[in-house]
Amino acid sequence: MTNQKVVVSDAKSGIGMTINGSPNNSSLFSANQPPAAAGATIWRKKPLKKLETGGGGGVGGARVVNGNWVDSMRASSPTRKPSSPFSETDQDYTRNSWISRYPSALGMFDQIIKASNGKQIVMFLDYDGTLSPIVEDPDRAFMTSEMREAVRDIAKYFPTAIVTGRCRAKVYNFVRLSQLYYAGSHGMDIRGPANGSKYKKDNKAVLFQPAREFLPMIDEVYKALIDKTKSTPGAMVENNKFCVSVHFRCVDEKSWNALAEQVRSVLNDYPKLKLTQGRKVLEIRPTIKWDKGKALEFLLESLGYANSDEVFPIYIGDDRTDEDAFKVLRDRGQGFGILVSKIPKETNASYSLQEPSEVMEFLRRLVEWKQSLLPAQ
Ligand SMILES: O=P(O)(O)OC[C@H]1O[C@H](O[C@H]2O[C@H](CO)[C@@H](O)[C@H](O)[C@H]2O)[C@H](O)[C@@H](O)[C@@H]1O
Repeated sequence: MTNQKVVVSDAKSGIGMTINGSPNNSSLFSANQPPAAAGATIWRKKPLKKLETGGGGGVGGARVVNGNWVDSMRASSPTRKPSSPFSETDQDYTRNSWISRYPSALGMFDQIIKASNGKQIVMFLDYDGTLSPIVEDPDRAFMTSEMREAVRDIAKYFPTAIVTGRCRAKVYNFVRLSQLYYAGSHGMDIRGPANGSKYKKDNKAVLFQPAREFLPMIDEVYKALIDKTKSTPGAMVENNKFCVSVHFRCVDEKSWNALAEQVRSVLNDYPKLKLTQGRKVLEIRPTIKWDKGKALEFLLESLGYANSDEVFPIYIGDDRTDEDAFKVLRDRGQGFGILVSKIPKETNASYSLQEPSEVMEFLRRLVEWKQSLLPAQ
């Protein structure tokens, strides 16, 4: 994992503007960037803590309704190794039994290929924690050039989509591969390759934004959240266009409840928005029935595989919001999900990988396998 430090503000670009932690600081925005610019992250300076090394122990499913999601976030994304009443042998046992339920996709590579049985593999890739390591500053979650190369190669042989909670434009800036499909804002902003896709049977361009009517409301709630959380050192609010993220990662754990309360108090005025939880982040989004699982189905349909038995989708992701997509694959009995995690978690995925470097290795092996089937040139 790359340890990246939080970067000093880049007010000119409007991305990642640093705001002094003092509640007296009133100058929140750069003059030439409106605060609601999608992709912008607003945060307050605070000494940084050690990064987490993975998620953990949480329940599956993205939605957090009425529950104590601060406790849930603490459990699913521990800052440090939890002190355990169990011995190391017990923990080894837990890890081993989890791995036997969700074996490594690398170890099971041959079986996975066999299961695909000549069908068209379609790749779905989450971004944060899957293609890029988790870092403290969301605006610096870069993928390595080796990973970009691996994704570019995968897209040469299989239809490939990035499915992310991020704003689509922002994730495109990280990935910079024009031949992919991008589903930003948890699938609420889907766009296909500008020049059409070689995998698509018709030539129609794909652009799908099922939550367009919520844009003004999201902008409004983004501004309200910035204002409400400005007294909390380390809190960050990120505008993801059709949803908003409030980051807890750089906030002292003692202030998590207070920050969560601030978020909840803003949300009270917006019954048409709901909260979901990710890795040290609360995500605010429209209550429409749309998620990463629906985005996966939409993309399969637009590729011409709506009711086809000839498709084998593989979805790789690390977060609770990816569970919606894992579940769709389980329910369809097609393809499978791969959870990226070092820590045992309840999941609807079928296999596991520990970290982005293993994801890259898996992608490379798929490419090598596919190339081995092609006639020698
Ligand atoms: O669906 P994803 O691509 O996994 O996006 C989910 C959230 O990812 C980002 O936050 C996460 O990664 C950050 C950078 O490593 C990290 O600082 C943060 O703690 C993680 O939650 C993104 O910034 C959020 O807006 C997305 O909702």
